[in-house]
Amino acid sequence: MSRNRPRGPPTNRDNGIAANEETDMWNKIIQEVRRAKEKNDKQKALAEQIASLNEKIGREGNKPTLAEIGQLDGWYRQIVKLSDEEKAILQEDPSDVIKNLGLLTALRSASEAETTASRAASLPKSSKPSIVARDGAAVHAAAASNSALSDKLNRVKGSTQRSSSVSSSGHARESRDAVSVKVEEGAEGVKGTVAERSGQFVVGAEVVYKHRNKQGVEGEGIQCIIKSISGDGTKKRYDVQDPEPNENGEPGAIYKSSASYLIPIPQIGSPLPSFTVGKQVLARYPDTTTFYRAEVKGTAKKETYRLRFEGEEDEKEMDVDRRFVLDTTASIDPSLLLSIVADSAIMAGKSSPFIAPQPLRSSAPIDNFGLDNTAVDKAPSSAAESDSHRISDHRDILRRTLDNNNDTNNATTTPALPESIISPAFTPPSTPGGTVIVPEQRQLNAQDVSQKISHATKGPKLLQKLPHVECVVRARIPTTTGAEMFLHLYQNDADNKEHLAIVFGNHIRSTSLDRVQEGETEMDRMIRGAYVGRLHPGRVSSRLDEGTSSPNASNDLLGGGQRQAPLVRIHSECYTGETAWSARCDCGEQLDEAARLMSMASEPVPEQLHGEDEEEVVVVEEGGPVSPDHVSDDGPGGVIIYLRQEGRGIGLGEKLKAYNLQDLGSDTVEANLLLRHPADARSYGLATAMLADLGLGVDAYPEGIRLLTNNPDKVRAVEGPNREVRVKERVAMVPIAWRTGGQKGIRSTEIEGYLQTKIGKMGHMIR
Ligand SMILES: Nc1nc2c(ncn2[C@@H]2O[C@H](COP(=O)(O)OP(=O)(O)OP(=O)(O)O)[C@@H](O)[C@H]2O)c(=O)[nH]1
Repeated sequence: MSRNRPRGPPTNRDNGIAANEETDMWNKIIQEVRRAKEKNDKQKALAEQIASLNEKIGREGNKPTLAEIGQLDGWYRQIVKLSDEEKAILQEDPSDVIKNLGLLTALRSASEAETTASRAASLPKSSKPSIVARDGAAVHAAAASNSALSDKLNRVKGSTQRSSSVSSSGHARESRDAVSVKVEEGAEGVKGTVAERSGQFVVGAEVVYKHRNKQGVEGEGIQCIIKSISGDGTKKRYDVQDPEPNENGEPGAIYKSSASYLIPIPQIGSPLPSFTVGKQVLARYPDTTTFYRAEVKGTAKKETYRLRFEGEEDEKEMDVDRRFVLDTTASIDPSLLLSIVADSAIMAGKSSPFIAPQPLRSSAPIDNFGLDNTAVDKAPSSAAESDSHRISDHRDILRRTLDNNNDTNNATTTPALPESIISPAFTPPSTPGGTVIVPEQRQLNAQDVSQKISHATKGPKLLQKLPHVECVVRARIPTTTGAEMFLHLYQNDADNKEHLAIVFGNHIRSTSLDRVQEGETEMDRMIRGAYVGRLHPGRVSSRLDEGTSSPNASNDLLGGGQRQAPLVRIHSECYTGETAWSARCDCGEQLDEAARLMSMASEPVPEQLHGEDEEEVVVVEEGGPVSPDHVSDDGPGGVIIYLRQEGRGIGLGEKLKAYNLQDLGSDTVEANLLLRHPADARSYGLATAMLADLGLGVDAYPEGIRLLTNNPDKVRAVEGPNREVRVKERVAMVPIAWRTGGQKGIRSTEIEGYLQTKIGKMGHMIR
């Protein structure tokens, strides 16, 4: 069916300049061929002379004279020289006839294809306006730009690639230095690239081949089929073919394209995206192979959308097969994205050094939860199956959460803690054999429970051995809040980063730091921080602080084990959240809050955050300065293990890329996966080793620590491969905004998504 849409003028690039340049090129080739022929003729003449001389010598008894030999030698030399010269004309720059003939062939092909395209563009839609190339590279229907031939020649000549090009008649052309029509490197669009990574661009797949230059062509792109794929990485190129024969009945044009110019068309039978009324889409105009922008007006039938195409004269609405209605903003099949997420999550799980998330009730004894029973043999029968459950569960949770948020009509600020997030509906029971903690009002049905068990008990992959760590220097840091801490800098044999331990209180000391080093003086020890008490001008002994009555405390780290268990936080570096004021995450707030809790006097800490009742949250003064009066040497102290694992281990640069992907619509997990990183690339063996060095391992401190975290992975992982550290209790870190109903703390739309993803996809328990 045709539409009467005004069209731009045909894109006829065959202007006079181009034609002249082609003619010039041809004339030059002819001249060079003539020169080559002259050389060749001379060789023939010499060959005849040689032949006649040889005959004469034969007639005279095959005894050539010295003069005859010399003559032959000279002629042969001339032939070799002429032959070299002929070869150079034919095969070498500047006259390289063979190459220039190839160039001319490619250009003629381009001209012909473009002429056809121009003709096609002037036809009504119903005449399959499909033979228009607008990507940078073209083979069969190359040269889709409007540039003059000279530009094209430059590009063609500038190419160093060899390739097998396709001639105008569609035959593959193989030759020495086969001409490659240079592929212009457009920026790899995220969408096409995403589809590419998701494996949608395979030979035979249907795609929309987007016009690069919309001038003079119809619509946004045309339907094509991927015929072949070449190159790798960003050099990957697709030969896509218009499935419709051209008006002469010849096979449809082939275009070379990068992923950025392709949009996948869902396969028959695959899940299709759903669009709401008003949504802008890209859709195939009925009875054509051209895709246009359109607006969804409704669902006519189950298998079609009712659309109004952009620019339609009488506001006519048309029914279009759902398969040919595509999202203008996302060119990836959502079901495929989920499957990549699932696959990658499995991959991430495999490479993870810790066990799968375990639900641990905050501020409750860890032993209640049967961590000791966690066993590899409890792993689900199918990791893929369990992950797929998890993905669908998470989608539900997120949907419910978003619904809740929508209800509050408060999209820009951090709302009060939504019910579905406080205690996620997907929270699985604890490790088999342990106590099942399911609040009554959120009881899961049996099927849910079995699903949760299966995905929550993926086998642990713990490190075989802890890395070796050594505290090389320590220094006292008075902080802006008035509290003091000791910053410990560690080296290790696993990486070359300087991981840190921020120690609050005087009782926690590093064994490796305190160890006496050969030949060191007291001054050396004080300079590297291996002293007790405080330094002051004139102090001479590292072991005895004249200002205090306490001798070396290194063997009495926790005051005889009578104190409350120290608080520990394993914190991953976050430049953006801790230094650059980012409201995308809660890392800065968590660091501050951990320091605040650890620098408080020895009151029981968990109750400052939570009542005895699991459901009750006690709001306390948040983030206020800790007065020096509150800094107590007698408190349990605490340690923040500060690991240089920027961006969950992927580094700052990659995290910034992930942020951009997030702004383009991915969540934090998807963004990591799209960048080919695991959802979480961290491990915690260094933290375990550092804690052991600080006297918080089971050997020195069997009572165990209290771990400030919402991440259940950390709880088990930090205990180490052989339970070198014991986590007695998990203390949750509830975002301040949630605790204060949005009065304090971080407020941003980004942090909402960040927290939802942590809960929904990473199994964090923010309570
Ligand atoms: N890749 C990536 N990393 C992020 C992002 N936002 C924050 N991070 C990093 O995440 C790390 C903090 O980890 P989280 O997952 O927030 O929390 P956690 O440490 O697992 O758990 P808690 O102990 O409960 O805080 C830091 O290294 C941050 O730099 C993001 O969008 N993408």
